Amino acid sequence: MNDQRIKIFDTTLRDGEQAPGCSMTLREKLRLSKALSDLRVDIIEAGFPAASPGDFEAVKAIADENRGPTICGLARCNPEDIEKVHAAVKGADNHRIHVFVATSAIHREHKLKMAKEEIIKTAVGAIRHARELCDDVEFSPEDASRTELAYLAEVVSAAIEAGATTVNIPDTVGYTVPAEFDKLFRYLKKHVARIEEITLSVHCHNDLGMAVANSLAAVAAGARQVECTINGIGERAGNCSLEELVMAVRTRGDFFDLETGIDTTRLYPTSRMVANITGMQIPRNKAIVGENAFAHEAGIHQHGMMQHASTYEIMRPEDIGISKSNLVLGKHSGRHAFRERVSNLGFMLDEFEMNRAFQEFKKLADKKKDMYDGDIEAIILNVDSASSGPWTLKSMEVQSGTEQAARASVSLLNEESAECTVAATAEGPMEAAFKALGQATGIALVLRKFELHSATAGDDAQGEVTVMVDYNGKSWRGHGTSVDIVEAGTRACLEVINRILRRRERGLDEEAANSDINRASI
Ligand SMILES: CC(=O)SCCNC(=O)CCNC(=O)[C@H](O)C(C)(C)COP(=O)(O)OP(=O)(O)OC[C@H]1O[C@@H](n2cnc3c(N)ncnc32)[C@H](O)[C@@H]1OP(=O)(O)O
Ligand SMILES: CC(C)C(=O)C(=O)O
Ligand SMILES: [Mg+2]
Repeated sequence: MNDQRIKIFDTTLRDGEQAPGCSMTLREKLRLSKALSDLRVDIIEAGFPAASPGDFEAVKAIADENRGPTICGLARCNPEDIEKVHAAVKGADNHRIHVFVATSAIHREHKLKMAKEEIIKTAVGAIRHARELCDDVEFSPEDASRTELAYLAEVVSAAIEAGATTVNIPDTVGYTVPAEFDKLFRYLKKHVARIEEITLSVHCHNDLGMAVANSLAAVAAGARQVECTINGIGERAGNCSLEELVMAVRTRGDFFDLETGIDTTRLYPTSRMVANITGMQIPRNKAIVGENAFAHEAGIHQHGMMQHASTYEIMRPEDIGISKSNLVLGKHSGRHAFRERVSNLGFMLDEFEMNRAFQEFKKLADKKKDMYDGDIEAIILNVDSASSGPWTLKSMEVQSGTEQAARASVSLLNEESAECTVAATAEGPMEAAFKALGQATGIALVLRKFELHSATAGDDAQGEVTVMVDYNGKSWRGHGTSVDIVEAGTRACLEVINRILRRRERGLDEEAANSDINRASI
């Protein structure tokens, strides 16, 4: 491997899983390990086999699938843990045993109650034992960043002498800062004999929000393996985020002059998978993979973006696996973006109509947080978006239970106030309601995505449902609100049906797809 290549050591399945609320089942771990292989990480730390029989089984199953990356397991410095790791990972062609022991004064005195010499002896014994079982052995002096520098160098030298092939320097409690970490790595490189014979690694936590910055400082000072997790999940505030680290190295290639082997187009789908499995939602403003990372609402930015994306984006969304940037219309948007959206929706307005529509749009945007294509269409067509027909929902009834198919009966009123009631059955109540709507209106939508947000708090909270549906090969997004989520979903679908029918009535291209639907799915 050339000296410019950084190995990506993914520990989502070990350190990531250690975070409260992030436990994964064996099936989930297997699914994720496949995604990590597709992402082309170099090493997967699959778990801590001594933690539980389930963790042992998961590490073994991942190793036995043997998909390409090196499979690693973590062990304390004792023979039982080490042998368990070996038994779990040995099925993989490339496998690694990772042993650790804390070295800082705080951990030595308060946790382990061991003297400095005892720690070195324990580490050396464990590394030698692991090397008898495996050629690839990593050693981590836990809490390295709070360890006395000279003593840390002594520990690292002893680890190399004992046979460690990778030495990892953890900032276990996210305490260090970039300039200090840079010094630490340069100190080790200067004072540890034979350090150039091993891979020097870094493992940072995010307690002060500097995990990525500290990892990059270590890389700039000579580390060639970075330990990180998808979405930065991990103990407390998390670990160094894999997607941020990888994209920083790639985007600032001019500065770092380094590379990783990651297929960056798999970053977004893998991030979604981790959020989905763990239930740890990604904040909207999260770097690289957050919903706003490639979204622009401000008119000046949108105007710049429409002429050249590089004005306000330093990465291409396609390189991360996101289909395209998102120009979100809102109260900060300007005429350029509005005109483009109107045209994408298939409308041709003269200057007078455009001015009227834009003024109406600004007035509505002042009152409404999210502006959707349905709102813009309603402004252009001069109708009230919430209640515009041709169909309105008069009432609905739903029956469902664990032992029976669900049944939904939907009563709609058309513009002449004639009533149409249709009932349908399906596995779930939502599906039954969609079926009934399709039969009543003649527009059968295919549901792709159903998102529920609580719009208000309390026992009578309003549920706001957003549906993404397909019709005639195009995608549409609709919204509905109610205290009953099935009713909210039905209203969301009816909104789309009404838009399709209104466009049809006015001879507009009903196939113009919603332009705000552009995210890649898993
Ligand atoms: C910074 C990190 O992320 S370190 C990794 C953290 N990960 C985990 O802890 C994985 C999940 N852990 C577990 O399932 C359990 O803690 C187990 C199975 C590993 C151990 O459980 P128990 O035997 O009940 O011990 P417990 O967790 O209460 O205490 C830790 C013990 O390990 C010892 N220990 C801690 N680190 C090390 C080490 N690196 N090498 C050897 N012993 C260690 C402690 O001194 C303590 O020993 P004691 O039982 O003799 O007092
Ligand atoms: C086990 C080590 C590498 C660790 O997770 C830490 O110190 O944070
Ligand atoms: Mg850690």
